[in-house]
Amino acid sequence: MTVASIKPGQKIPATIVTGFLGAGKTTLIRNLLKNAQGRRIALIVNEFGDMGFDGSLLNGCADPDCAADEVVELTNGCICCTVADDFLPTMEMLLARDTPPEHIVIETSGLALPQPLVRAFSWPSVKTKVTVDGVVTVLDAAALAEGRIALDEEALAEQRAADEALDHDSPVEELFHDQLACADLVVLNKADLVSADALAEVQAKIAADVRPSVHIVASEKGTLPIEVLLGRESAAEDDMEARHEHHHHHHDHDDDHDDHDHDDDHHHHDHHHHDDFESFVIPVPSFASLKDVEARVLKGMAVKGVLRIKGAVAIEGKAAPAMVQAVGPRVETWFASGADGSGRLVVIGLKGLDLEAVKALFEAVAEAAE
Ligand SMILES: Nc1nc2c(ncn2[C@@H]2O[C@H](COP(=O)(O)OP(=O)(O)OP(=O)(O)O)[C@@H](O)[C@H]2O)c(=O)[nH]1
Repeated sequence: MTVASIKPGQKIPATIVTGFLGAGKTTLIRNLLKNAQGRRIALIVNEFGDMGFDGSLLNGCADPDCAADEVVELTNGCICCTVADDFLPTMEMLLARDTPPEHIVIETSGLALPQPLVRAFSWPSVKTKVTVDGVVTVLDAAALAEGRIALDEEALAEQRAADEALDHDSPVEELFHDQLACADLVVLNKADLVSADALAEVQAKIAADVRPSVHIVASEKGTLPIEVLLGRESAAEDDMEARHEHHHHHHDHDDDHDDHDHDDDHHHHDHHHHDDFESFVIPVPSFASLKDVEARVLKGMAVKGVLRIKGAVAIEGKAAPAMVQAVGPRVETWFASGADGSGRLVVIGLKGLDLEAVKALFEAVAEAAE
């Protein structure tokens, strides 16, 4: 990977991973870094905790699987309370590098309010260079199935008590709702610990708490395809077919669960506890305006099972193609001169997603444009 892979004017995408203590944020990020496929990813963590790092700035990380180019720890406690002192200088430092990262992943402490962090991306020094790719909220299905937010509520209380920088004393429930309200994608993790019925019940409850078009994906150990977690792949969209294969490989990920012959309640169920994924490339006609594309893509994101829509499309009267990136209700478009592969969108989602419904949204464009 070279610096050249970041086109001038192209913003670096940042993914915010939020969720309560023990929900599985670190596990999800580790898995993501392992599958980074050579992408230069910087990781900003709010607390090193169980990742086993020390030092405030490491070049890469001790784990041989860890593909993070840079791991930066924010030391001043709660990320949402120290945005200006800690987070912004860290971002500026990362951006000033000779080889800036291609993607930034930020793991917030379970106690952080994500909204101030999301707002920090509109600071002038950051805004022109970085864009929020998406907010991923990781939830603990096992805890929620028992009517709790975190499995270890005592540890949660301890973390709160120990966090001196925490200058908001909102109740945990409020933090939880804030984390959900911010989510572009919800990962319902630890699905292996609950029955399919309990999982469905939790999912229905959460669905009532998120914004429209925010999808909830069940996972074990946060093993989601990288295409679902991160947008804006540096590689051309053309190799989506190859990527599709990865999705199938994804089904094999949990062979380590095969050896559960113990008669434990949680492992009785033979159905699988994670979602399977697929992706499609759909050719689309040219659009009247960016607004038009955005409106259609937003409708596409509301289709059941659609987790991401991305690609490059043509806008009438414009030489440069418009790039499209959407996750949940977050739809972004921008012009990219020199980009190729215009006129197609990639739809990524849960197996069995209603592709025809998505296609219909874009066929209608052609008629309207006559
Ligand atoms: N059974 C099960 N355990 C999981 C799953 N995902 C994570 N865990 C375990 O849950 C514990 C907490 O996971 P972490 O990834 O450290 O959670 P976290 O959200 O980063 O927690 P903090 O960093 O402490 O806020 C670890 O022991 C993980 O191994 C899962 O899907 N199923």
